[in-house]
Amino acid sequence: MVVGAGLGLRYGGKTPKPALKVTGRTLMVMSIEAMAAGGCTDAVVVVNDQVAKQLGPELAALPIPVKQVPGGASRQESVYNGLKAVRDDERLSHAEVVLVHDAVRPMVPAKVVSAVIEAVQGGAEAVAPAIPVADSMRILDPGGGSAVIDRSLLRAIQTPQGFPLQLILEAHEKMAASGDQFTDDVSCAERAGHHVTLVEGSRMSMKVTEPSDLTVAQALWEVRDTFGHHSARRIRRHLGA
Ligand SMILES: Nc1ccn([C@@H]2O[C@H](COP(=O)(O)OP(=O)(O)OP(=O)(O)O)[C@@H](O)[C@H]2O)c(=O)n1
Ligand SMILES: C[C@](O)(CO)[C@H](O)COP(=O)(O)O
Repeated sequence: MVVGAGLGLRYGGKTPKPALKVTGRTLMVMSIEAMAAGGCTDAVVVVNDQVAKQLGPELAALPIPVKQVPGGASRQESVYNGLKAVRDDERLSHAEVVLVHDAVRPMVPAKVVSAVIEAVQGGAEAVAPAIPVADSMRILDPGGGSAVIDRSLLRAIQTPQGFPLQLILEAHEKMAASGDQFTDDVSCAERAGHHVTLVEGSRMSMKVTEPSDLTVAQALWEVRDTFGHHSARRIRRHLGA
């Protein structure tokens, strides 16, 4: 599932973030291709009307089947909408593993996607890619001060996050009933009582949040081979297309 129904307020501008381009291809299409390159067989794309209007024709020409679902007011609500659509789809409801990915992390390497899938297939309940933080870290206190924290214990969490379908569906049902809100899906699963497993993420999986991120993404894309990144050609070969 690729979620792309956000408003992109921190980015600003008229073009919705999933329709922005890195070297000529939209973030949404790159994200779906990245999932396919890592082993996903179907895509559920969660979008708002504006994104659907702009990306409709592109979504019809992808290497894996794509189902479009309307988004919600928060990321969590958008993911829940996507999961309900999977539950209600005769074919997709048989899926064993579901990955939830941000459309705005278009350059995630295939090896990260497949590591998440393999961890779930190996029995993990809730899986997220993670990377160490590079800056020194301090935590703010209510008095206006701050204190150092040991950054070796911290990880920045990325997507795609992977789960057995039934587990994450039930976790989101519980969060919707309780009103608990989280910024990612492993946290929903954890609140529902499940164990979170971290696998190695990648700096290529950066999130396009603010305008300068797109400049960085362009630059990183140019040197993607040095990260062992997939190519569109390899995806087509892999799928026999
Ligand atoms: N209601 C929402 C909010 C977010 N997302 C998606 O969740 C991912 C991560 O969100 P991010 O892009 O950081 O947030 P936005 O809500 O789009 O941006 P902002 O917070 O700046 O408005 C994005 O692919 C975004 O489209 C979504 O599907 N539905
Ligand atoms: C899901 C996520 O990308 C993991 O790092 C992140 O939590 C999304 O944050 P946002 O601020 O809601 O976009």
